[in-house]
Amino acid sequence: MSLITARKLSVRQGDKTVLQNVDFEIRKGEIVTIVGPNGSGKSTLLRTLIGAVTPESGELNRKTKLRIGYVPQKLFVDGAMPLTVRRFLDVPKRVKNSEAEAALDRTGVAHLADHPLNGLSGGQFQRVLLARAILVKPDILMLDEATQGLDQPGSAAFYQLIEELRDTLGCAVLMVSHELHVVMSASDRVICLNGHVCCEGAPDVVSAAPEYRQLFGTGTKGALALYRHDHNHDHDHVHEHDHTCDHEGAH
Ligand SMILES: Nc1ncnc2c1ncn2[C@@H]1O[C@H](COP(=O)(O)OP(=O)(O)OP(=O)(O)O)[C@@H](O)[C@H]1O
Repeated sequence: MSLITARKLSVRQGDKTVLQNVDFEIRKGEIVTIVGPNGSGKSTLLRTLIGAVTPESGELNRKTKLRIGYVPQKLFVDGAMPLTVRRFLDVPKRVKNSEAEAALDRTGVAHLADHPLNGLSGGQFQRVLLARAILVKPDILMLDEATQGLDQPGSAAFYQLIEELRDTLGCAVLMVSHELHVVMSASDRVICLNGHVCCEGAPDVVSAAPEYRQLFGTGTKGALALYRHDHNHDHDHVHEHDHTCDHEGAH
């Protein structure tokens, strides 16, 4: 079952076309990761799919009463406010103790319920944000660079948790990430975005991919990723060969 479908989505931010002719679909239980360079429109796509940004053109359909659990990239917490983890889960809506405990337990931070929010490590805080996101019993979890600032083992553990949550809750997961080398194994499908969809498909982990390096740089120190193209859908441009990312910009 399709949860969100977008066809030929174009989105402007200010006087710039940020997304052009983007086709997107996510189905029940799928883990989809969006990757792309800085400024390629990943957050804008997420915000458009949620409904926070109105597309300039194209079609966007969300399943009726779609419940979205959103884990933001960053969340500013006022250090002067002595908020415990448990109380934080009551914002913006009060939740039952049993539900709060279950959510914290699922994300592995039940022992932190009475701790002040501003004393948590980055990894602990992300798990608390995740607990808050699953409280809404989401059909889809959306995570925007949720592991930024975590070390590699911390990120890997976080993605493993995401996979477990998908399996136990049956929700779909849509992630934005730079960390291909750790995120890939958890993804059913990867969408490579650069203003438009460059390529998309099941992830194939490969030791070296020059096309990827050209698009993203060499920051992953050889732990590169290659994507298999999905030839079942139409692109607005022609690919000359399989198994590569197209690294031309959309604009
Ligand atoms: N509200 C806005 N007003 C004007 N321009 C915007 C706005 N939001 C985003 N942009 C521009 O749109 C482009 C895409 O931004 P977006 O945040 O979607 O990219 P991104 O791929 O998520 O980037 P990053 O990896 O750096 O987070 C950027 O050039 C950005 O400056």
